[in-house]
Amino acid sequence: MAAMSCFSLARLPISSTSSSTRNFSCLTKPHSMRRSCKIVNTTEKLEEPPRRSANYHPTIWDHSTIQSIENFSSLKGNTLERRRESLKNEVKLLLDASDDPVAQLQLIDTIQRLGIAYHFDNEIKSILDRIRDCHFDLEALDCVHKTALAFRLLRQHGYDVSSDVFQKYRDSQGFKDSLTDDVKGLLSLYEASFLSFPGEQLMEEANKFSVRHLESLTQKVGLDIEEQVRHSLQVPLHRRMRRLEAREYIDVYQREEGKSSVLLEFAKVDFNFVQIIHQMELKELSKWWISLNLGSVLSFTRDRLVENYLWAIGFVYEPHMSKCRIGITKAVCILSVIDDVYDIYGSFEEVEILTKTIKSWDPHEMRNLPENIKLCYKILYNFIEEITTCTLLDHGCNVMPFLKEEWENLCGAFLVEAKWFHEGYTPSLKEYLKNAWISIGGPMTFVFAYCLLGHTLGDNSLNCLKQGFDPIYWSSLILRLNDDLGTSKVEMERGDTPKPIQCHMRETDESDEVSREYIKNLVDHFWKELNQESIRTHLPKNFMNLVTNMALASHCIFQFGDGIGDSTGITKNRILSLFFNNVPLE
Ligand SMILES: CC(C)=CCC/C(C)=C/CC/C(C)=C/COP(=O)(O)OP(=O)(O)O
Repeated sequence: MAAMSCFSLARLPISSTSSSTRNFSCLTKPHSMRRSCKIVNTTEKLEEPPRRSANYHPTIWDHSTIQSIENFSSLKGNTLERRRESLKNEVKLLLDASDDPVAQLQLIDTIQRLGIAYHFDNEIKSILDRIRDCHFDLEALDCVHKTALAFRLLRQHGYDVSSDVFQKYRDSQGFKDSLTDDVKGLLSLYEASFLSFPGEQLMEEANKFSVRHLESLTQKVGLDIEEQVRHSLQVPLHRRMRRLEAREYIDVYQREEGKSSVLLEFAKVDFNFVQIIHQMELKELSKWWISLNLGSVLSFTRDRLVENYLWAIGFVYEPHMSKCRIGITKAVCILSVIDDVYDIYGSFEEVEILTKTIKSWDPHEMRNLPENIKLCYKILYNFIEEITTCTLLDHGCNVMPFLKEEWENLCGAFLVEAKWFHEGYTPSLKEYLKNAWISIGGPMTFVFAYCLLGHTLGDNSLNCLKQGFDPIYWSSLILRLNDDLGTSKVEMERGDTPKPIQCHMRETDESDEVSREYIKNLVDHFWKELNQESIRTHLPKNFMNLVTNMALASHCIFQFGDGIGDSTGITKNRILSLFFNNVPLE
């Protein structure tokens, strides 16, 4: 066990708002305004600089309502749980029942979409291993739907399948015209094309071909298929947030003619069971959020506990992952608060001091800072202490140096952006991305998640994580660009560091629209890199799933703009359907 003396486990007291803090006014300034303030001397408080505000709307969730959610602590052994166990056994029998590989793949696909695959990890792995070991001949399959389904599922689970399996559906002109009447096949081909690797021309062609024909469907295919096509063209399966997909697919599957009533009932019961666990976690998180005494900070920052919990659900929703989910929600909450200090509230001098404090981890460094910025630091410090203690107790290893290092890197990257803004500097896109994949918080989030995942950790575990960093890099870039595509319009109006669209416009003289398209294409490219790394990586499979999940959660959160900054629209509806409204059982 690491020696306790090598780090301090003392928490910093979080005192209530001082009177000087209450005097801060949050003025909205024109976006051309540059933050400035002078340090009077090293021992006196800084002069009060002009403050900016992002005018974030207050939280739309009421903590007393969250606290009043019925207490389900007696969940174990109740009717819902007993029904869930018995249905689970029935679904296991379904998975064992067939010898037909295509039928098994179809079943796995349905189980995944219904959000219940986590119960059958071992069964799914042995079916897929068997399919691979028997040299299941993908090239002998007789329709593009089956080939594409097998290709997609095998690649998704880390099996290296060649895209040449699609060659048989091509002639000298490209994909055969005869495929255009087969809507199910086109849709499967389209979904499979999102599992491609960099440089796979054939998959690029598959994507263009299927998109072209799905967009211009002329034949009558029925409302449900039309709706599925529309939804897939908006967000392909491989990029959908799993829990949200489960909730939506339960409704779609319910209408399917050949559905299995056992599968359907299990999906519904399991959804409701897991939702109760999520509600209990939200209650715990809400208590934590209130205990932080954030009154003096909420005037400038995002008050988004429940929305940040949605991030965490996108990351990992399985019921046995509570610790990880709760830790990640806290990390994202603290990240947003500190990001808002750097981006909105703090003067450049203040954020320089904050960065120094976070590098030295010496609270005395920040004696000149206003109380509300000090509070943000204390909350971070205490959080790191909390996770360190938890990991020390669970695994006997000291992760504090790793956690601190991630925050030093993160705040270092925030400072680079603040400096660019302060100096009115527009970086090249390359320079921007070199910093921005860190400043989005992906690497920090993963290191925290790794500590909380529940697998065995040793002193060397986090070094291994550093060696296998490629997937984290690509996933963080996807998160970063999706965030910028969703938020940059408002951020630029408010005044912020130039975002990739502006960097590209400046470099190329292209329009906003063309630059936006360019950034979207970059996202597609980064996905191909991530797909390839998921197959090459030596990271544990459950961790690799989280890495992919972060990228796809970002598509959901920023699908219609800044789903967190303004959470009153689609984000609110998603939160209601995932956390507060259960699935009606017949
Ligand atoms: C699935 C999962 C757990 C994901 C967590 C991912 C994560 C680290 C999200 C960051 C969210 C966040 C507060 C970004 C800053 O927003 P911003 O738009 O203000 O960023 P900017 O200031 O850098 O532009």
